[in-house]
Amino acid sequence: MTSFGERLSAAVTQRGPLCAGIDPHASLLAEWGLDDTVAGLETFAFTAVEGLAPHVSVIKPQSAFYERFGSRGVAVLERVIAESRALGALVLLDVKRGDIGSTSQAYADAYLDPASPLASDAITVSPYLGFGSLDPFVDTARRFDAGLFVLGLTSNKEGPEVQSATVDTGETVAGRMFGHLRRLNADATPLGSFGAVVGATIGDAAEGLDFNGPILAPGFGEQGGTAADIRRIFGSLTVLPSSSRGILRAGPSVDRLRDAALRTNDELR
Ligand SMILES: O=c1ccn([C@@H]2O[C@H](COP(=O)(O)O)[C@@H](O)[C@H]2O)c(=O)[nH]1
Repeated sequence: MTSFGERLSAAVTQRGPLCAGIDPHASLLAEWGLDDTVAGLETFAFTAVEGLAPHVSVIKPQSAFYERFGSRGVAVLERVIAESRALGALVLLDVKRGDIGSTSQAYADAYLDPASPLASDAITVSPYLGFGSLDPFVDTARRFDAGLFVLGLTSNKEGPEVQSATVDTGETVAGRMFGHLRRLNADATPLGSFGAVVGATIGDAAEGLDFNGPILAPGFGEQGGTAADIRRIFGSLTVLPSSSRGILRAGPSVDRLRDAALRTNDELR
C-alpha cells in the first residue's frame, strides 16, 4: 500500500480538501426527526455516510458520539468506518488518544492495525504526555501505512494556556510539537503521514506549520472559522478544513448532504 500521506494527497487532488465529520449529536438526531437511540444513531450515521463518503476525501467520525451508546454504538462506528472506506473516502477517526507507551501500543493496535474492526486510515492523538509517548503510534502507523494527527493548536479557546506556553528553548509547546513532526516527515514526498490539528479559529497564532505533513483544521463552519480564515492562516499548505455540524445540518436528505459537501469543496478550492 502507498503511505497515508500519498493517499491523502491524491484524494485531496481528486475530491477536494473538505473533511466531513460524522458526529451524531443528540441535538442533530432531533433535528433529523430521529430518536436518541441506537436505531436513530444507525439511521443518522448511514444516511450521512451515503450522502458524504462518495464525495469527500476524508470522513472524520468523532468516536465519543458512538461510544455514548456503549458496545452497540461502537458496532455502528465499525460499520461507518468500513462503509466510508468502501465508498472511497479515507477515514480519520477522531479519538485523541495518548497514554504511557505500553497503553499507547494497545490503542495503536486497536485503531491502526488493519486486522482490527476499528482500523482507520488515520487517528488523532494527544502529545501532552510528551511527544515520545507517541512512539508506539508512530511505529505502528509506519508499519501499516497509516497516519496520525497530533494536537497542535486546537480550536477551543482554552487551548493556548498549554499550547502557547513557552518551553526552555523559547519555542511554544505547539511549535515544539511541529518540530517533532518535521523530523518524522523529513524526505517524504509529496507529503508526510504525520500531521497536526490546528484550528481554523486560532487567528494569526500559527508558526512553524511547514513540517511537510497535513493539517486538520477543525473549527471551520459551526465554530466560526471561514474559508477566508483557512486561506489566511494556511496559505498553500495541505489543509483539511473539517466541518461536522455545519455540513450535517444539510441532512437528512442524502442529496442535500452531497450538495453541501460539493459546494463547500468548491468554496475551499
Ligand atoms: O481542536 C479541535 C480538535 C478536534 N475537534 C473536533 O472536530 C469536530 C468539530 O465539530 P463541529 O461540529 O464542526 O464544530 C468535533 O468532532 C470535535 O471534537 C475540534 O472541534 N477542535
